[in-house]
Amino acid sequence: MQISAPTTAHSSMAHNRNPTLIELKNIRLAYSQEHHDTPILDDINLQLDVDDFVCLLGPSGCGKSSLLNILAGFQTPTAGEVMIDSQPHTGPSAKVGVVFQHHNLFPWMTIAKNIEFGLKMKGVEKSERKKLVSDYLNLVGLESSAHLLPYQLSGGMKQRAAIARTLATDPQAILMDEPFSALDALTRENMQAHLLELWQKTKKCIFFITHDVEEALLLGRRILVMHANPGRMVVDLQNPLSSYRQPIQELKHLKEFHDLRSYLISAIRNKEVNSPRLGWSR
Ligand SMILES: Nc1ncnc2c1ncn2[C@@H]1O[C@H](COP(=O)(O)OP(=O)(O)OP(=O)(O)O)[C@@H](O)[C@H]1O
Repeated sequence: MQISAPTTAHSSMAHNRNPTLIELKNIRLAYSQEHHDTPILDDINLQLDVDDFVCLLGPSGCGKSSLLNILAGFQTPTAGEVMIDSQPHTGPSAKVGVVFQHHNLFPWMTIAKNIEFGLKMKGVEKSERKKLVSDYLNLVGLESSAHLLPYQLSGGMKQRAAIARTLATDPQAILMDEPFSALDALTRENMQAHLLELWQKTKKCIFFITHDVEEALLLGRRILVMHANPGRMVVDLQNPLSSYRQPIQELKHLKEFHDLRSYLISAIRNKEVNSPRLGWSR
């Protein structure tokens, strides 16, 4: 079945690309199960720009987290290679920060100490650490919570602290695996606006996994869709809504938002997606 693109959408091939930060070349991943290899990812090729904000959608089990683990250097692909800044990326490195669905803050450390921890590991000197902790607490609006322990914070505040901890170590790319999915609807909306603001200030490359098509449309400059068995990219869409100036929650009222939402839902559900105007398909 073929899915036609909304008329307002346009291909990522058409926009002016900034320099590439991350390149995935012919990535394959298979797991050995019961004496045979199960292919999980099949020939993934992808380039992420230095300031990309990419949202990845796809059905459960299609391999999104596996791909993120490869990007993070936590998982070695069966074939293919990952390049960051034109260098082979073969293990975890300070170039890439990761924010998970659950914040992973150290429960016995204050928020300030949690943010400072990664800087200490990096060997940043004490006075510089203090300044950076203060800067990043400010950036995520947690300056008055510096002395609190994680259990004393709301879910949204904990995720903001986790984001500050990742940003403070100054990675070139931030990988986020459903970071807001455990939050209530209102906190999630606030976090989406906050993350977009952070991205506009820092222009870091963000790779963001979500199950929520609306979240992808509100945040992503670029939206990818994967299919399963084996996991592969079927849509690479330059999100036209990302050039709009109004607050993101207002985008939900636009007809274009609804057209794109329908398109992406169909693209996730259907096996065949073929629209030359929406990037590549296979
Ligand atoms: N360590 C492992 N050994 C064997 N199979 C695995 C392993 N990790 C993941 N898988 C399988 O790989 C496939 C992709 O899993 P992955 O978690 O990457 O998918 P996902 O798209 O992130 O799913 P979800 O959206 O539900 O989080 C699944 O079929 C999963 O069962």
